[in-house]
Amino acid sequence: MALNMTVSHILGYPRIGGNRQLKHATEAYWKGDIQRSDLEQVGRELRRDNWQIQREAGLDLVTVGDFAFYDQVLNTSLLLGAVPHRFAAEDEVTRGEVDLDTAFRMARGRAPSGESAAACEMTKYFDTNYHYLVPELHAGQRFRLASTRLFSEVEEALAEGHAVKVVLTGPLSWLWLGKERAGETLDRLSLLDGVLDVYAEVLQRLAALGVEWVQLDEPALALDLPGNWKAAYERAYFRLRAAPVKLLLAVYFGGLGDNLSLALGLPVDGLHVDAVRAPQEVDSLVDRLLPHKVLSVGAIDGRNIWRTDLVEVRERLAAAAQRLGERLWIAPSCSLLHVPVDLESETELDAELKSWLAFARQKLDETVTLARLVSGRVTAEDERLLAASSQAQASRRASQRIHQQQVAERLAGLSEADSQRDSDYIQRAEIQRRVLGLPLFPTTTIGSFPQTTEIRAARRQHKAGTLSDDDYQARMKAEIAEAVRIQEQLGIDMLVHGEAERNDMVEYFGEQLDGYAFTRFGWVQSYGSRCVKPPILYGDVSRPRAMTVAWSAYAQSLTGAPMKGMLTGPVTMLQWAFVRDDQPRSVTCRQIALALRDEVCDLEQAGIRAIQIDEPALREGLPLRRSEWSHYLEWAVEAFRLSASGVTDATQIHTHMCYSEFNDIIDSIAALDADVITIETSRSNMELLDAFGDFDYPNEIGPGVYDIHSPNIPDVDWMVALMEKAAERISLERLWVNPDCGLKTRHWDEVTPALANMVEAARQLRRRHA
Ligand SMILES: Nc1nc2c(c(=O)[nH]1)N[C@@H](CNc1ccc(C(=O)N[C@@H](CCC(=O)N[C@@H](CCC(=O)N[C@@H](CCC(=O)O)C(=O)O)C(=O)O)C(=O)O)cc1)CN2
Ligand code: MET
Ligand SMILES: [Zn+2]
Repeated sequence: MALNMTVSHILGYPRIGGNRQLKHATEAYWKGDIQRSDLEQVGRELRRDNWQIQREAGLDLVTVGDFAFYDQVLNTSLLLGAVPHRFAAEDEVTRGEVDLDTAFRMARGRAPSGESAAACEMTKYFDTNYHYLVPELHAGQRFRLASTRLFSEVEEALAEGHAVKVVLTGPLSWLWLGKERAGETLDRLSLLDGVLDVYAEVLQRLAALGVEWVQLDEPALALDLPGNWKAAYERAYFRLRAAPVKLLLAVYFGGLGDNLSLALGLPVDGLHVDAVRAPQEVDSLVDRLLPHKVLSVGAIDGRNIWRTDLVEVRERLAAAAQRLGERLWIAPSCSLLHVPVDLESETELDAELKSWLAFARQKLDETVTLARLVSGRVTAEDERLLAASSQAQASRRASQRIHQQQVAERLAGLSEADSQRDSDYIQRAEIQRRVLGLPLFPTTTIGSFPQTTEIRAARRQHKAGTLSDDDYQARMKAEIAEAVRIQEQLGIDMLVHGEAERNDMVEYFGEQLDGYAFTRFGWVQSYGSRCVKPPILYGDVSRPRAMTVAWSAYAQSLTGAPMKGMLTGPVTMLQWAFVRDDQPRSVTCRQIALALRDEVCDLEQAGIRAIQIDEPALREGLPLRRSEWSHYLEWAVEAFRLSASGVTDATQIHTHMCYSEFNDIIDSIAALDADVITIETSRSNMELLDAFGDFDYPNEIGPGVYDIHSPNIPDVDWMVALMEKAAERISLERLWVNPDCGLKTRHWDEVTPALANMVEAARQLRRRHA
């Protein structure tokens, strides 16, 4: 094997800290408990620690620019001066230093200083569960360098003596992720030249600081791009080639596909590709790479937590190493932002399972070792890691705990009838109308009520063993009883128990299903200071016992109104977990569906007449490339139907979706055949319903009339007007009145008046349409 020096680096590291220090500090700052300088200090410490960790792991470059107090796409917007006028006076931007509180107001609508304003929109970053702040664009927009944070961070890192590579969201992906202002049409590419002026200036300044490499993230190159966007890539990168730094163009979350030639032809100094999602492209990239360029191969999975099979990857990369020599770089596939920080914190995870895993910190070691393996400069430590890797693969393959005979048999015995309700919606609806006795414009909510500090503290004490099982149960029951009382008092028609007992809608079920493991500190940033702890789906899934029946039955016992059971659907259970990579996701999804199906049937048996199966991640699971959509949608829809179809016609199945553009998958949403769908629409002003109306969505819909992401109390007239808009498109007997999503992040003093207004709106609608 060649004796070369193979550069190892990462695209980014989790910024939240091993103990979620960033969350605690930012939330304390927002509450006024700590000073701005304290928050900045926490930021500096996190950056310093993360760089130190990278260097100690042996990476050749440390990555600067991946830190953000809220979001890295927002940081790029600040750098470019893309700050809407409602957040800052012109001179704050022209001064070249946007205030941190301005950034927080853009992100959340308010901050310790400055006037509150409607926050920027937030949406999912490609196919991840990470949310970024959508850049607001408008015709004729001017851009100017408006933040110097990046340069100070570079100076911090250089002062620590690190070899620095800077990362920035690339100009075209930034524009791609942006959105024109409501009601405006805009050719986003018309803004490109202005944007590039600022990038050119930024690159100049970085060069002046002594930075050699700048990584420009262009994940948009993993998408189906329109022709004019492809052309714009050439225009942009030919323009940036003049910069006195080396550019590494980073593409991840998928293969280059039909953008491969385009990417290879761009005048940059290096290309990073995702060799986990598109290993098949590496050879042709190696064949065609121009001789002065480096190829950074993303061979360690940045989206999942399985330990890399180093032997296998070394073999796969042997030819590339031979041919490229020092021009081969090794990295994780994407930023490690998407995985938990450190496996070593998981002292309660059993040793076997733990040996199969690698979190961000462990992936650094894997990256460094792999780089040394491919270049043939192996240390004793590398040998140890290589052996451990092989052992982990062998132990996983042979493990008794992954495969369950009964699960396989049950899957094999499924027939088409299992994912089919007994009758069509029209007949079911008639029966359900009789059984449920609901008024026109029935009101309901999406499931969760505020997760108060008291609830979370009780759960923490329960987990720590200082609150007994009985006492914890009693506390949660009291919360449920209170939620029922409040809903009855408000006059809501279909009630929910409020989900007080759930830490998270996915983790809660993961904790109770066989085949899932869960961590104690496996936090991953979801948005801003909010994190999730995705469970680890390592084996065949089955349900040892009922999961929600006791809570729902208790809630139903308190009221004569119908109590809606509440479950997380199979696709979302899959999508928001770290999923096994040893069988197709479709098979795993079907296993989850069967476990949920049993829960649905048990809820029905316990007298629950309506059951909601949430699928907020259905849209997010859609592959980035259109050519793969139909296959995904087929198995995703089938899994949902399998979970829902074990009940009689009289049981009303609800589903809920949020966070998404649904227009292009409306047929599949209809194919779920849920009796009722509640869906996020209020922010888009019911635009979404155009799709449902045109298509003539056949079942019932609750278009969310209350934006739960905002602390504002929606007024009655506003909600009536939204529903009237909906009524123009959907027949009255198929409309429900409900919020956009669950209320867990809100406070009761926001929720009660908002729901009172919502109920009043429904009453007015009934009068108007009597
Ligand atoms: N998995 C998932 N993905 C999703 C969503 C979702 O709901 N779940 N929704 C969207 C994203 N929205 C989100 C909305 C809220 C939070 C959120 O509030 N997260 C909480 C953690 C929620 C949680 O697991 N809470 C635990 C408590 C964990 C905790 O912090 N405990 C503290 C103590 C807390 C206390 O005493 O107050 C500790 O152990 O130190 C519980 O309730 O049991 C946070 O960051 O703070 C996350 C995502 C899309 N993706
Ligand atoms: N039932 C869940 C809730 O109300 C649905 C949330 S969708 C992100 O919180
Ligand atoms: Zn939702």
